[in-house]
Amino acid sequence: MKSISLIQFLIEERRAGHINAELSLLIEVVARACKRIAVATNKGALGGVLGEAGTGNIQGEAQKKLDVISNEILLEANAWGGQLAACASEEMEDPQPIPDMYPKGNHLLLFDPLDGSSNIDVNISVGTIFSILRCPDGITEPKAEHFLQAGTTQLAAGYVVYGPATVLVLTFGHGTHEFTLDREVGSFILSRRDIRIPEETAEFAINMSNQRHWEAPMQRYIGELLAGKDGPRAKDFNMRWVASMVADVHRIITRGGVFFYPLDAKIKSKGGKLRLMYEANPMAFIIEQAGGAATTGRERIMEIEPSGLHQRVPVFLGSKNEVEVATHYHVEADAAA
Ligand SMILES: O=P(O)(O)OC[C@H]1O[C@](O)(COP(=O)(O)O)[C@@H](O)[C@@H]1O
Ligand SMILES: [Mg+2]
Ligand SMILES: [Mg+2]
Repeated sequence: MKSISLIQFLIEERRAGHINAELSLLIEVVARACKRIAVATNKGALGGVLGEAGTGNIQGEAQKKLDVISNEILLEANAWGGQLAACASEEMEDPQPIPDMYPKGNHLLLFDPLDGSSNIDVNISVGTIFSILRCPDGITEPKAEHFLQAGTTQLAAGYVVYGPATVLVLTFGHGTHEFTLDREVGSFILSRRDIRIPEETAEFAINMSNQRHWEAPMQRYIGELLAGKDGPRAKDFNMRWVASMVADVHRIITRGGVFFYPLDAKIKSKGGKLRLMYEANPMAFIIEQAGGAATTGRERIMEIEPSGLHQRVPVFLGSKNEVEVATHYHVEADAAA
C-alpha cells in the first residue's frame, strides 16, 4: 500500500478545494503540537508529568500537570504562524489572542488540550480534541462572543488519542479520516480514509454509576439495553466505558457503538458534563462525517447556538439507529409531559 503522509493528504485537500493554505498550515501546527504532547505522555513518571498541578481551571476542576503542559504546548505552537486570530481552551477562562508581535490569521482554534484527565496517572489512553472556526470578518481582537458559533460552522475538527498507538482523526466536512503516528519517522500516515460507522450496534458506553440520577427516558432506554434478549429490544448489548471521551469515540469510529453522557440530577444545574465548544461540537462533526449521529437527547448538537465558551451539554453520539432510539425516548417523554 502506498503510504500517504498527513502533509501529502493536506496538499490533496487543498487541490480539491476543501481547505486553503492557512487552514492546512494550522492543521500541521496542531498535529506537531500533539506529537509533543504524545512524547510527554509517553514518558510518564520518567518525564515528571504525572500527578496534580496544584491549580484549578475555570471549570472548578483540579488540573493535572499534563493538562497544564498540553495547554502550554498548544498555545506556544500556535502563537507565531500567522494562521490564527485567537485560541480558546477548556483550561483558560478567556480566549488568548495571538500576541501583537506575530502576524494574525483568520481562524479561531478551540481545544480540550488533555481529555480524560482522570486516566493520566493510571496509564490509560488520553487525548486532545480541537475545533476550528472562521474568525468573523473585521475582528482583529476576538473575544469570547466571536467564538460562539454553532457547530455547523466548523471548518475542521479533530482529535488525537495517545494510546498504544498515537492516532489523529480529522474532518474538514468531506469525510472522516484517520492517521497513525509512525514514531520512528515522526510523521502521521493515513491509515483509514472515509471511515464509516455502522448504523446498527450492540455496544454502548455510559458511566453506569450515575444511573439513579438520570432522567426517566434514559433510565428506560438503558434498562431496555440491559434486559438484552429477554427485553423489548430482543438483543444482547455489551458495555464499555474508558472515561476518556477520545478513547470511547475512537472505539466507535473503529467498530461502531454508542456513547452517552446524559443529563443527571447531580449536573443538571451545569447543563451537562461535557463541554459544547471543546468536546461535543468537534466530536459531533467527526461522527456525523463518518455517517453517525450526535444529539443532546433532544436536538442535534451541531445546531445549538452557543451561549457561553464553557457551556456544557448532554451528549449522545455514535451509531445512528441507537442515537435515534434514545433521542426519540426523550423527545416523546417531553411531549407527553
Ligand atoms: O469520570 P466520568 O464521570 O466517567 O467522566 C468521564 C468523562 O469526562 C471526561 O474525562 C471529561 O474530559 P476532561 O478530562 O477533559 O475534563 C471525558 O473524557 C470522559 O468521557
Ligand atoms: Mg475532555
Ligand atoms: Mg481536558
